[in-house]
Amino acid sequence: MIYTVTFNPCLDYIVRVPFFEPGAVNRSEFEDVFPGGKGINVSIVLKNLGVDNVALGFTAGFTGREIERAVGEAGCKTDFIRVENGMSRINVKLKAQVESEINGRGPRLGGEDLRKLYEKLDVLGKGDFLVLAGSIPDTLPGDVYESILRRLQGRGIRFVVDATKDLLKNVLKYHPFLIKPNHHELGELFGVAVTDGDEIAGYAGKLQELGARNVLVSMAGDGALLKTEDGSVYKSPAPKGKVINSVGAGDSMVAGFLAGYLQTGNLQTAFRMGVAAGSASAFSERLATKEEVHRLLAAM
Ligand SMILES: Nc1ncnc2c1ncn2[C@@H]1O[C@H](COP(=O)(O)OP(=O)(O)O)[C@@H](O)[C@H]1O
Ligand SMILES: O=P(O)(O)OC[C@H]1O[C@](O)(COP(=O)(O)O)[C@@H](O)[C@@H]1O
Repeated sequence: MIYTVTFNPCLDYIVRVPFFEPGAVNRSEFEDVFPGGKGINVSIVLKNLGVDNVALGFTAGFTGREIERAVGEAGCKTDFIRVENGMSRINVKLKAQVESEINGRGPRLGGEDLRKLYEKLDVLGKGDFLVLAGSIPDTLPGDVYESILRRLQGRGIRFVVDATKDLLKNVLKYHPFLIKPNHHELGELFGVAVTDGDEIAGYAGKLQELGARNVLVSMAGDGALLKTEDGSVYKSPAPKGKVINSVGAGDSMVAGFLAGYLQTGNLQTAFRMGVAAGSASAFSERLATKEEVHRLLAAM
């Protein structure tokens, strides 16, 4: 079974204005609200692609109830832990002359909440995948991803981590099956700016030296690169299309990769499916459907 954990789920509030004027009353021409947070997005796209999974994480307040309802409506199994302090965040995605985001802080989580999560994770075993994705609320220790991998190592679970900075770097020694930084996050890990494909493959290799097995680097409209554990490097341009809403494109890529890998056991096929799923979500208002992913895949 695939389990995803979203420490800080949210409602993504997409609002589009023709031109955003700071300090003025702006009127939107389009708005939409849907559940988000990286693990949740992975869960929804996996489900869309026909892969059963369980979404874990923490929810709070009325926004938390809506997240639970909407993720359930998307067909995912959920096993969220309800938290009493505060409310799940509403992340604002403002589409105007430029795109801006305000991601909230989320509820305050404590040691007891973490203990409940560990209890749920203790049932995982051989053959399971665990996806840890997204930021953690600042009330939690910064080594929480590392603590989870340390606790679960040696049980035959394959870990997938989509996180930034130390949250990602510190888990590498536990040999995650897949990590997916974007090229900015990859550069940030080494204090450099990377754009060139060879350079990206080089830094992906450095993450492997630190312990990562397969490194998938996304580059938004410039496509993606995969460096596999056997040393192969695959590159793909992004499929052509009109970008409508790229929120969740990275998460969709992780889901596409996992679905492709589970269906074929082949890393190159998984990579192609990841690219197709990422772009299919970028080309649609919400997260990609199976039909949208397969349409792009057929044209790649
Ligand atoms: N503007 C775009 N045009 C086409 N495909 C895109 C675009 N933005 C994202 N994608 C697809 O989604 C994948 C992940 O996007 P990216 O923005 O790099 O991830 P993240 O959201 O994690 O930063 C890309 O590798 C690409 O396949
Ligand atoms: O946990 P973080 O880093 O604040 O990110 C949360 C945001 O990222 C998203 O999961 C989208 O992520 P991607 O665009 O990277 O796929 C949104 O749904 C959510 O608002």
